[in-house]
Amino acid sequence: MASFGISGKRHSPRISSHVSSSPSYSPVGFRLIHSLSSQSKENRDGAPLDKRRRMVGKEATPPDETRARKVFSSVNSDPDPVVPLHHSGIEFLSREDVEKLLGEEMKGKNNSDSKMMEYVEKLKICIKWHMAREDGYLEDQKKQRNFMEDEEKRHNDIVTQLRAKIDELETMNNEPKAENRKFLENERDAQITFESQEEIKPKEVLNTRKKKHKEQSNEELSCLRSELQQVKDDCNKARAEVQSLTLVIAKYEEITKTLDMITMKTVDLEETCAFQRTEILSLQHQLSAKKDELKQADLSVNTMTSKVEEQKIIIEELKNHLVEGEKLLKKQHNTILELKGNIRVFCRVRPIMANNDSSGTNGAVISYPTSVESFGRGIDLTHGAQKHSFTFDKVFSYEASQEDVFVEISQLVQSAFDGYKVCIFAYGQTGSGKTYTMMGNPNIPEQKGLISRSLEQIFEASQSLQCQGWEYKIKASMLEIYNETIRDLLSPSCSSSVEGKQYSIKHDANGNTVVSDLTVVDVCTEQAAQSLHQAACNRSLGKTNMNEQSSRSHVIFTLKIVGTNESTKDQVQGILNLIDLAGSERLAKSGCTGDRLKETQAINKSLSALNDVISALANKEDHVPFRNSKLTYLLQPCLSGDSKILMLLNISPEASSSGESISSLRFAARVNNCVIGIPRRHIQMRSRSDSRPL
Ligand SMILES: Nc1ncnc2c1ncn2[C@@H]1O[C@H](COP(=O)(O)OP(=O)(O)OP(=O)(O)O)[C@@H](O)[C@H]1O
Repeated sequence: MASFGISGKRHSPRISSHVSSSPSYSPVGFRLIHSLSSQSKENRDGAPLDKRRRMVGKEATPPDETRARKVFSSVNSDPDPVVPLHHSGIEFLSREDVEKLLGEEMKGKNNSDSKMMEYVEKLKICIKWHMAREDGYLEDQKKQRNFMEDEEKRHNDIVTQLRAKIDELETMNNEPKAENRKFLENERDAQITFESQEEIKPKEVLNTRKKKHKEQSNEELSCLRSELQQVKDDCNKARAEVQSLTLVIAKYEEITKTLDMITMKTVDLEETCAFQRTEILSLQHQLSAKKDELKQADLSVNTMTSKVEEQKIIIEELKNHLVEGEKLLKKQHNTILELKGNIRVFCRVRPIMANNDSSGTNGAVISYPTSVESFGRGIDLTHGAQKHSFTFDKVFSYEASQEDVFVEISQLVQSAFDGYKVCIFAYGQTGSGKTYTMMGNPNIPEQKGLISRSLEQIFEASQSLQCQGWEYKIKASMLEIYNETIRDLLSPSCSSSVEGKQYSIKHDANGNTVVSDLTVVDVCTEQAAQSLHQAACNRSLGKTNMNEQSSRSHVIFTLKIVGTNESTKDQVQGILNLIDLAGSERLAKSGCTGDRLKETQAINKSLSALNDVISALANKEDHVPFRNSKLTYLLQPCLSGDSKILMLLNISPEASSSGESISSLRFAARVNNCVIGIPRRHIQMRSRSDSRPL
């Protein structure tokens, strides 16, 4: 009977009574704490459960009594004491604090704020959801606990009833024996009395009495057994119920664990929420600081913008002044040229070549005066222990690059583009750098000569004026005068050495030179310039003592530039002659014989003719001997007319060439003093017929 009671630990009501139904809140956000360790009031009051059970057993509640379900008084309805904690200045003492926080509204100004607020709102909803769930769990828990308590009570009642029944049965079981014993004793006593006092009764009566009594006892015993069986069945039933309740408790424990996890997550979320709230605050501070900065920047930008606008207006005015100034400068420049005469002379000294040994030549014979009036324009040549000083429009030392030279000459190229006749010729002894200056090396950009650079400038200028309605046609021809014979360097037959074609030179009424049958090509692109340079390679070359590849002819490259403006009906015609003269050379020094000697004599003759023409012009003689050579005859319109002329005197710096150099310098000085007409710009209305030949 001892194992009949509810003695398993898991079934102890103590377990269920330990689960507190009341959450308590901690201040980091809020935290629900399930007080699994709290004691029931009974336990606190010092009444152990076993004792209670015994007390209930003593009350012996009848088994058929209605199972009244009462709330266990052991449920701890008071929350555990809450210890207030502080976080970010926020205090949570109760669930009301949390609900108050959830009820708070946040305000935001910009996009990132609204995102954060949206996030906070979501967190709040999440917390509310957890709280609602928790309430549900607590309600369930409470119901479970009540149920458990009822069950426990019912079991106690059953146990009490069973015990009472067992006691009763035991009592009943013992009663017949005592009765029988008493009866037998009585019977024995009666028999002794009977035998001793009266006559002995018959034996059958005694046996009948014994049999009757035994039947009565057996009947009562079987009745008791069936009652006992009934109690055992009840007990089994109660055990099954206890088992199912155990399962319910296990389930409840699982739910409690899940609830704990959710609570922890809630705590985490609350912490994140608090952290992000702090972040939002700091971001809001930063934002307002940045806004202030932006305002300041806007102000300064506005100030700067207005200043820039002012500057732009000033710049625009200055630009206009500049354009006006440039125009004035051009005008003054032309006026000066006109006053000076239209011949200008530049002098260029080439560097000492590596193969020229000047060690035995007393060193440098060329020097440059540094005085203010001669700086960049003067050149001193020491010849025969005597220093000869010359001044020209410009003097380039051996350090001057092709670019430096072209910068000074580009104005004249521009003049040709603007409608002037321009003639630039390189003069100097053989090997002094005339071809280098004029042709250069077109394959190396910094060594490109005047012809390539002039073409580039004219192409650029024509393109830049396209937007103003100007359209330019550029035509080129190239010839050489070799041994007083003209060769067409652009003719396809030139390179195939078909000789014998005769070219005649004529001058028309407009002062233009016409060479019969000369090939004229349209120069449209810069690539065309390359082919012109190729044509230059067709010129006659030969080796002299002074130059490995001496040009044995005068080469005249002519560009005719015709610009037409459809809107203004204006037309300009400019001519640019770029002439690379053959090198002057003393016959004795050249060491030439045979054909070379003939070449040199012809060169010298034509150069001498040029010298004579210049002298005549300088002396303002009535007769100028232009017809004495093909060169002077060809250049007649340039030398006597309205052209702008530039003589580029090339000088060899070696002492061994000083004799040639002084002759060249003297000739250049004479040219510099010439006054030949006044340059005139050739501009006309397009409607007028333009019959000017090249
Ligand atoms: N300014 C310079 N810088 C570098 N090299 C130069 C310069 N001037 C001329 N030379 C070089 O000097 C040599 C002679 O020059 P170039 O052929 O141009 O002389 P030239 O006066 O045309 O002679 P020629 O009358 O005999 O034809 C060439 O090798 C050329 O490259």
